Amino acid sequence: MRTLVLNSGSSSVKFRLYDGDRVVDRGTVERIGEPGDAPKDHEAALAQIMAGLDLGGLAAVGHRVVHGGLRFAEPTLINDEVVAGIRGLVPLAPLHNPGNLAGIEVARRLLPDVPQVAVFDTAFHRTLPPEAATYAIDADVARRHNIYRFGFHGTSHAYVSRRTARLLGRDLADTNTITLHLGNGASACAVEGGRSVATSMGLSPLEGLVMGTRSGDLDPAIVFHLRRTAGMGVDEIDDLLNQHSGLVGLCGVNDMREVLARRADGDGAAALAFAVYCRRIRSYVGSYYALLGRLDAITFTAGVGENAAEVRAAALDGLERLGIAVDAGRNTSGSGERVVSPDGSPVAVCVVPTDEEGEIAEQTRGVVAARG
Ligand SMILES: Nc1ncnc2c1ncn2[C@@H]1O[C@H](COP(=O)(O)OP(=O)(O)O)[C@@H](O)[C@H]1O
Ligand SMILES: CC(=O)OP(=O)(O)O
Ligand SMILES: [Mg+2]
Repeated sequence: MRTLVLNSGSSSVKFRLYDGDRVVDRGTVERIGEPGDAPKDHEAALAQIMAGLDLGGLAAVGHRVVHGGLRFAEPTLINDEVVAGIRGLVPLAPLHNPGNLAGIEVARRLLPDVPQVAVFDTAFHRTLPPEAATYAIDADVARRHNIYRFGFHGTSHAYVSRRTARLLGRDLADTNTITLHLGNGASACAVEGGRSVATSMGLSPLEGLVMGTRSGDLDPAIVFHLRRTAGMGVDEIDDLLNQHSGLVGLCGVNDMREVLARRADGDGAAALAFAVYCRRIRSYVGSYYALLGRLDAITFTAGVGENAAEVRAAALDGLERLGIAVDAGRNTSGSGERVVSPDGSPVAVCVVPTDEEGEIAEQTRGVVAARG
């Protein structure tokens, strides 16, 4: 069975074509909308991708969809009504759901007879207990406007926590892990026996860790202050916090490779950005350790988590008293799924490359098979 997976991000589209569970074609179109040779929008990027693919015998298309709201808790066969539901969630994921929708629309137009499935970032976090999903604001306002913690990167946190238990030879049901998905967007998740019980992104993918262009946690009064004192409009503040904050806001670049290079060259702004980024991770690790009560593993994943040994070392430095240590030699060598803590550490520190597309392909095949 051949399955196409589309992961339309805020500024890129990743695709993979599978034959069964084997990858037969893959690629990424980046810098969508930026000046130069890049496609002008997601539609153009997708048209370019589809034109280059051999789509003969395609049995299904799986789409990553970032926000599923309260409604979508499972991988869902796409029809007009589902598309309308995803469109209704655009205000809560303005950087993501529009690109996801563009992917769905282009694929449905070009492949009208092929079933399409949406796999939601929020789905894995539907197990959050009420005290984790609830914001301490007026309960009626929250209910009327669907203001809850939804959480994102769920496909990645689910996959990585499962692989971590396997890597350690443990039963998933008896493993407590903190997963750190550090990509362009970044989030932490406390996984107790395979279930998400805490996660750092909230109503939208803006909350929590410091990201490439997003601020993560901040005092909400900053928003009122910018509105009243700096005279900024709401859309302007939204743009500031989503696109011009985080690493890029602090030191002018959003790519961690460039931040590390500048820091090594003595750039003070890059050093501060790195310190703020790592400190935030560390404070979530401490918080989630306390929430879980017992911690078996901490796992780093995605572009930064998989590749930036300096981030792993700095975020967990000096935590031996908590049973957490990173072995310098292991941390700076090796590839693929691996343990980077010393032998016998009470908490294993792991690196596990994520595979959102592989997970989406599997769930898509499941939905299509169940449909008969
Ligand atoms: N070798 C590396 N060292 C440090 N950071 C890296 C490295 N390779 C990739 N990255 C970081 O990973 C980020 C992209 O991560 P990725 O998981 O691909 O993000 P997304 O899926 O959100 O686009 C880049 O912005 C870059 O900062
Ligand atoms: C939800 C989210 O932030 O996704 P990404 O990391 O792909 O931007
Ligand atoms: Mg990603």
